[in-house]
Amino acid sequence: MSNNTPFQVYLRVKPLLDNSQDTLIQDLDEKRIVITKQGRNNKEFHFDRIFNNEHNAQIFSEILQHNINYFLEGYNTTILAYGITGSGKTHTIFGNEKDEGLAFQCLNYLVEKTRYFGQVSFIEIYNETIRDLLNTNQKSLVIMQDSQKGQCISGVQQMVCKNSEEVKEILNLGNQNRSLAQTIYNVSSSRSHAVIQVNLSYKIDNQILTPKLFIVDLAGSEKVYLEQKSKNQQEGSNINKSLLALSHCLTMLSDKTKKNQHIPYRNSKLTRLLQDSLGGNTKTIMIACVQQNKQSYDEILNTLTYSQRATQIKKQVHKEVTSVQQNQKSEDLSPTNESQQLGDSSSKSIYLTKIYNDIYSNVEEYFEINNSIIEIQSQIQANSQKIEETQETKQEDETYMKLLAAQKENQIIEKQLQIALKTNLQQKQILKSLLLQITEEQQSTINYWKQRFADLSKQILDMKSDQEKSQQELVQKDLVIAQQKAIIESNKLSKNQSQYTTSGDSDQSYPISFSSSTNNSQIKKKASITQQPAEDRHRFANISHIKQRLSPRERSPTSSIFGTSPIRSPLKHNSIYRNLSKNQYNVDSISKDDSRELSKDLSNLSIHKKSRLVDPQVTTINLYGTTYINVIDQKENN
Ligand SMILES: Nc1ncnc2c1ncn2[C@@H]1O[C@H](COP(=O)(O)OP(=O)(O)OP(=O)(O)O)[C@@H](O)[C@H]1O
Repeated sequence: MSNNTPFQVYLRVKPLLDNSQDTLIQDLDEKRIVITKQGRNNKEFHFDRIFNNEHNAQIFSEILQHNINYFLEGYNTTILAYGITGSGKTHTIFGNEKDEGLAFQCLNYLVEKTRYFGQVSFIEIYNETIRDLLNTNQKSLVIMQDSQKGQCISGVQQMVCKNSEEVKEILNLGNQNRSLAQTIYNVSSSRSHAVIQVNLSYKIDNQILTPKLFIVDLAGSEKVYLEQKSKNQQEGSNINKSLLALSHCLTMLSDKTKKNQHIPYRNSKLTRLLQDSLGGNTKTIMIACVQQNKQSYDEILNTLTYSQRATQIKKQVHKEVTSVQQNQKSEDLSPTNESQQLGDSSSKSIYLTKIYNDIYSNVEEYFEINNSIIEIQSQIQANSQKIEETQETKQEDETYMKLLAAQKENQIIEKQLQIALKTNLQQKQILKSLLLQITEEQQSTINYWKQRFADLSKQILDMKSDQEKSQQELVQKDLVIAQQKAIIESNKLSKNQSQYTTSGDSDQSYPISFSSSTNNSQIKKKASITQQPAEDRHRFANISHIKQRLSPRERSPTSSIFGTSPIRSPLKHNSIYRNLSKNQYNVDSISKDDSRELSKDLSNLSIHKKSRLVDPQVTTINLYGTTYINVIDQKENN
């Protein structure tokens, strides 16, 4: 079968690999397919040729071989594999070891057929970025408009194949790099367009022929890309952009009513690269790939509708010829020169076509740039709107509102803090003045009580000295009485001149020493009392001690009242300290209990005395309700 039309559309139906799946194909032959779905009308489509179970080699020989022959004659040729993911596009273009794809079939045929085999490049378009699959060092490639070559990729790696092994090597290298890139960028083959380009350049009859062959494995055409979000949204839109641009270009090319209108090839990298191969001087072969499982009905329907429309594309193609002279020195080209040089009507026609193409290209470029400007302007406008919206949104944004609320709250809190600090300061001052007042009052109270204490102390001292005076007076009187009594007694004794002896009584004598020099200085004798009524002896003893107490003040003031020195002042029992170890008493620090103890001792003493067991070293006397005591140190006494 040989189809020589400039735009050929073929259908390849992928065989059901899993027999358990239901097919949507109602009817299928070499040119006609009918698909069915429950609840919908059957859909019928017609193609130049429909393949189902054929191998790639068969497809090549049936529909591509003669096209490659045309390519060798100088016609630009483009082979597109179109369809949704999994429909068999990659299988069709690259195949496998058992069934080599159409790319290998074409290149291998070129190698076998002619020695004029050209240069091969292998690129991938992903997210509107061109990657060189034969030279991974090249990061991103750019499409340039060359006055001689037309649309071309600047800096792309081009390799020459001399045999089928080298063809395989190139294809394998490209596919390996594609897989590697897909792994690195986490991209599946369905999201990128793989493009093999072959540039031929050969001379026939004073003519240089420069045809281009494109073999393209397109990205999956399903609308799922449109629905992808976030990062994939851009990726999807880019893929969609390329496919939409391709679809748009093909639709315009197929529309007879819109002849000679501007075709927007520049809308995507893919259409720009294929610009010369789609609308211009090119034979285009589209192989639409479809699955036949019922689940993919809608996508398959889209593919069939789209590719059927492409069959309407009608265009005139001619050989891509560049004259030797033109190639050598393009500046010399002018209608006259060119006509003269070419010298025949055919050459004139080629020359005019080229001029027309250049003019058309320039006009096209102008419109495209104009469109781009309009697009950019609308983009700026849209962005401005977005900025405004963003600002509005920002204000409505919950977090922003929270932030504002927090800021307001902060301001209120700061004000409160300032007020609190001020109040605190005022309170501090008030407190300070209050404390000052209190201190002053306290001071005056303290002063008052100090003064009062001083007055009372003075009163007490006065009273004490008064008391001492009166007591001294009383003692003096008692002494006088005692002296008078002693005189009377001595008189009585001397009168009676009698001696007393006692039996059973203690022979202990009481040494009485009258050392006072105040009132009885003349009486200085040592009396030895052996026989005396107990009561009187007791009285005597007491008196003697009183005398000792009232002994001269010249005695050392530091001498202990409990030592050998007699007590300097009369002692009140309630002001006597009891030294338990020495059985002594001290002044000024006796407790009530000691006082009671002392009273008890004193009463015992009187009992002892009655039974003549009285301690001779302890003597007491009771004068005017006050008990006096004297303790004589044994050492001293001895
Ligand atoms: N005609 C066929 N005969 C046998 N197996 C096929 C055929 N077409 C496709 N396949 C198999 O189906 C699977 C998917 O095919 P393929 O990868 O070519 O789909 P695709 O359209 O290129 O998908 P993607 O867009 O994801 O790259 C592969 O395993 C492939 O070998």
